[in-house]
Amino acid sequence: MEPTTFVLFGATGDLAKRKIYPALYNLFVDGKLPDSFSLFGLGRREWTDESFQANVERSVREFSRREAKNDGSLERFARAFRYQVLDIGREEDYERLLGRIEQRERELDARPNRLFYLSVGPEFFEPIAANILASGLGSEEGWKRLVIEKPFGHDLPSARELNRKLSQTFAEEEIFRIDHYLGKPMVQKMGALQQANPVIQALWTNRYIANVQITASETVGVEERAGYYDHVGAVRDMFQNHMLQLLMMAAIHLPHESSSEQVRFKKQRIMQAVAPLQKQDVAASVVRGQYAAGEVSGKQVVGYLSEPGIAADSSNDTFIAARLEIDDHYWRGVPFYIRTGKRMKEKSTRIVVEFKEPLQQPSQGLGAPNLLVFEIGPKEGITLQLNSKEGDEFKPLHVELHGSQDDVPEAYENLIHDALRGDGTFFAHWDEVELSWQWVQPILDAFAENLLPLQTYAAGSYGPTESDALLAQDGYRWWFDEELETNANKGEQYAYNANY
Ligand SMILES: NC(=O)C1=CN([C@@H]2O[C@H](COP(=O)(O)OP(=O)(O)OC[C@H]3O[C@@H](n4cnc5c(N)ncnc54)[C@H](OP(=O)(O)O)[C@@H]3O)[C@@H](O)[C@H]2O)C=CC1
Ligand SMILES: O=C1O[C@H](COP(=O)(O)O)[C@@H](O)[C@H](O)[C@H]1O
Repeated sequence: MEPTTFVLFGATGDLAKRKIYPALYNLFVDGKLPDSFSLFGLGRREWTDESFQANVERSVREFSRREAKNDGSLERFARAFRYQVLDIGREEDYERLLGRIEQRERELDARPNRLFYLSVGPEFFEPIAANILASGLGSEEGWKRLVIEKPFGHDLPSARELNRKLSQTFAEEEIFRIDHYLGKPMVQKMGALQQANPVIQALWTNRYIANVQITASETVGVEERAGYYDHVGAVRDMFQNHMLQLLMMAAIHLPHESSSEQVRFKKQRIMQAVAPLQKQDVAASVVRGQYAAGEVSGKQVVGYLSEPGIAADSSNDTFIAARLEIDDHYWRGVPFYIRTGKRMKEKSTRIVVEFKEPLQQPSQGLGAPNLLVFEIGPKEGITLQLNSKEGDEFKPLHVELHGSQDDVPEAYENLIHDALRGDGTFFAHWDEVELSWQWVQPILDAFAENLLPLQTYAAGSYGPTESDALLAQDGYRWWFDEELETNANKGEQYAYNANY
């Protein structure tokens, strides 16, 4: 990997502490950082290089998936870190930063390749990009890259405006928009599983697949993020980005050899083919909900409206479910159901592919449908539900594939490593982001105009029962963790480990 200077805005913040430093440390342990690597942390706090390094070490000890060894490696890792006080709006701070970076690059005899990571609020993206340009921080002699966190806009017009401004400083191939769901190892494998396995490839069409169910349920509530969450809700926080990215990755068909551009093109084609919604039709395809008090994992929890910092009359959504159709020759007629919510019964991100009934046979008595389940988190694995016979009765049998759960890299490790290598495959490209907002915009409009009732659901449930109707109208139902486990627990389970 080429020498890199990692310039981190928001180095004193929560994301840096919990995700970025631990990810960088694990890359360091795996030998996946460039040989010549320096990091400049930026923030308004009056930290020094030494106090910054101590903070980085603390965050690795607290949050790294791997325990930091007492062999000096953590200290060696932290030695590459420098800190500089910088106020985002103060031009002279960028000039001082440039001086320090150039000096460090000279010491290391390193080309000026600079990766700017914006771990700050979205209101700062544009002024930072403009100051990078004005100060000359993006040197002509090396490459420059911009890594940005979500949210990318608040709606379609604001996302377009943000993109217009960023593209005055950075070209599209220099912008790496993080969607951490694309960094999850199982999501990264989905395209390859379909691409490299004729058995999956052959089945991946409307000929055999009845419906696809994509769920990201969480047990946590709004936590300490009321100020942010009460303005965005589940639709902007999860649906427009993570859930639609999962849809694209589930529906993708990749050629044998596929470049980052092809992945991007295929995803764009999928989003273009998603049948658009009109705002007056939203109520037929979308369910929105808000959690009430209830019991989660054996503990009583308050309802959303009683959470600290939430407006007492808030009509914000903490749950959203939708029915979509991809109108192309692979998927025409196959409904995709998506749901995500907070304070639900379990923490689970999964894609369930339900196959059609056996050909030329009546369904009665033939057991359950075949299901292919991609478990994305918190545990990852793949389960295939088949039917077998016990005596006279057909019974489901689960074939489970799961690698070691202990050494799975975190999403941020994969994504930061890709950004350092300049590989944009698993980042959200502008076309996808724009098309996602375009699809979601009528939903936002329908919410704003009260065209869709806000349902309530008890914390600890599977969300509002109204979301069942989205599937029932097509003759289907959600597949629940409990059921899959119950079947497996009956003893008809073959499990073996596979290092896929
Ligand atoms: N935390 C998380 O889990 C996630 C966060 N994100 C996104 O990541 C970004 C950062 O989030 P998070 O770390 O939680 O936020 P925090 O509020 O914890 O940190 C914000 C950072 O921004 C810096 N900052 C704020 N104003 C200025 C300024 N005027 N000049 C210089 N630095 C400034 C702060 O530094 P200082 O106080 O020293 O000035 C601090 O380091 C946001 O866009 C968020 O949406 C995305 C996914 C998850
Ligand atoms: O981006 C976000 O994701 C988390 C859920 O992520 P996961 O990796 O734990 O599934 C969600 O809690 C948060 O509200 C959202 O901003």
